[in-house]
Amino acid sequence: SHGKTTVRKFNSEEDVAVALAKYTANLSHKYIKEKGSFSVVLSGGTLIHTLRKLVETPYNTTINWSKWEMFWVDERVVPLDHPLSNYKLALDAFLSKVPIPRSSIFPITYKRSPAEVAVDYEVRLKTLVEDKIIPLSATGFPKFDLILLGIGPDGHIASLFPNRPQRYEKKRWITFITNSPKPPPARITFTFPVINSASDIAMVVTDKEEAEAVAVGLGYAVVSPTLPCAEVKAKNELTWFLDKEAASKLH
Ligand SMILES: O=C(O)[C@H](O)[C@@H](O)[C@H](O)[C@H](O)COP(=O)(O)O
Repeated sequence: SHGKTTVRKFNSEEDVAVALAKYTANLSHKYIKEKGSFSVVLSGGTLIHTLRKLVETPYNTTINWSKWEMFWVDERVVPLDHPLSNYKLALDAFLSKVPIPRSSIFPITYKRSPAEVAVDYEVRLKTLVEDKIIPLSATGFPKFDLILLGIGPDGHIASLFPNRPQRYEKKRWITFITNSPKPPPARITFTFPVINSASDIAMVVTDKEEAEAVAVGLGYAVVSPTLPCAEVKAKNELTWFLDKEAASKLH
């Protein structure tokens, strides 16, 4: 079972950023009121820049950051202080500017072996489920409150690529890739069963390069097999945040 899909089109990336901050703040208030915490799962890429309004007024003071729990939907297999790390990207632009407790931030820690990193992170998540930090969905996968996704020009989301097998993983929570079409080659990623167990998902696209992938994602064009971005579902609501360029093929 999955929730509704909402498509929100904006004139500019700036307008997307304003709307995305308001949407995220609203969900933060909602989940903290409902369950006392707000689990947020970040992508890398331009998404972190598009989240920039969250660290400005009024959100930097109106959001109850102490109740946030931060995760990553994918990570590059590089040290956490490496310029290509999604953790470093989020730390520099976001985490260093808001008072989320360090004990509530769950980086995908680096090891030389991608397979080991994936196993370790899955164990880490299972421990958080046992400790009742993360709830389980009805189908037995960890249930995050909000996942923020970008889309690549090839229609990938997280590190689940169209022409790679990881997109079809149905049992493991976390898997890895060593031949990613998008550099760097070694990455760790949530699998679709985990992504699609999320309550709310934001698909944030502000670039003309992804216009075709967005058209496939929203059913305006068909390719076979379909693209990973077309297979994202949320339990409560999947909201697409698009600027004019990203939405330019929706006709
Ligand atoms: O680790 C990563 O590279 C990201 O998580 C990746 O999935 C990203 O979200 C898309 O590639 C879109 O990236 P852009 O928004 O920068 O185009």
